Amino acid sequence: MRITHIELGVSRVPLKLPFRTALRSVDQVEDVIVRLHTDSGHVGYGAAPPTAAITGDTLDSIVAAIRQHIAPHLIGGEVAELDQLTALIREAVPGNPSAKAAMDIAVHDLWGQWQGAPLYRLFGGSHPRLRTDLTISVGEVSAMVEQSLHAVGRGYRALKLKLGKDPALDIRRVLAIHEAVGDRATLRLDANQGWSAEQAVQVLQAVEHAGVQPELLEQPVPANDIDGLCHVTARVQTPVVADESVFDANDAIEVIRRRAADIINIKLMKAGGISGALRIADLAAAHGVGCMIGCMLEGAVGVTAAAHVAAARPEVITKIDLDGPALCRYNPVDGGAIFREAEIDLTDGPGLGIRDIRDVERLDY
Ligand SMILES: C[C@H](N)C(=O)N[C@@H](CCC(=O)O)C(=O)O
Ligand SMILES: [Mg+2]
Repeated sequence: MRITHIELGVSRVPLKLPFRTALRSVDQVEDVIVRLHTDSGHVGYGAAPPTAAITGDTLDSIVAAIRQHIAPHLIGGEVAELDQLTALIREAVPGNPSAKAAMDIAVHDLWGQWQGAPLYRLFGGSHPRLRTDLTISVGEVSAMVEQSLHAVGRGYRALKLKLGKDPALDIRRVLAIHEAVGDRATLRLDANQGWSAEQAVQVLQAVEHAGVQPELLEQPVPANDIDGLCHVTARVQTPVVADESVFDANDAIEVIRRRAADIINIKLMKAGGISGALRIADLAAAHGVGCMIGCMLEGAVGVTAAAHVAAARPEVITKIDLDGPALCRYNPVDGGAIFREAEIDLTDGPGLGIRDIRDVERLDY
């Protein structure tokens, strides 16, 4: 099976509620969609959301990186040679992790179809069901409480609270939500780089002293402030998760070596796809460090790929934040993982199991 040509498009899906973090605010999910065509008629799917605030990748930069730098290396490539293809993608151009992720996912999808089995099984996994948390956007305390109660009513047992840049208000947000949901859901806090190290320690100590034990604290300080991350991790009881501080395996080694965080949040869009994500998971496992798998604000193609990675490495990836499709008004993907609120089920479809994607605006290649 050889790759013959590449088709690019854009998928846009409105959100149920605006998505607001300390970094950005958006009303729709936008994904660059990749279709890799082959001489056998099989099509491999990949996707990348432009999340410039985190990865630096924009829609234009993703499309340009694929068109000008990555795609030319893949045309004519043999799908059976997975490692060769993923190395070509990785080495095609520096940076551009989201463009690489979209292509790496599509190549894996084809390889799984060629093997005739779902990716998670090909990578050694056996349990096709995952449970995700749900993100509660940062906002008014009363709105966050109401959305948290609604989420618990829909079956979510973990809530990821987006916090902001106002530590005193953030403490009130956490305490009010804890008061409302009690032990029906664990609370995952994500400051998205919004605090200084001192502020993070103050917020967490205030919350902990009030008798609230969050399940975890994600990225309290700016991505490049590894000293700050070490400072927080050493001073709070709550496990600290490195998200924006860890893109790839090299970043993971640094965080593990310096004990800068207790957990690593793996995202395909930071790691350059499935191969980079598995590399981090295997590295973390070798060092006894646990992982979370997360997503950007993205649709079902990328999140299905991330779900396969999680199902392939359940011993090390124990925390799941794959709520992109649950935040959307509808899912335009036919096939792929089945998203039913907190539950995500992988199917036996080969590769990612995707059959088609509706409403993709075609970009001329
Ligand atoms: C959507 C997911 N739950 C999430 O919060 N992901 C990121 C932010 C992604 C974005 O801004 O698109 C995170 O910080 O964990
Ligand atoms: Mg995060």
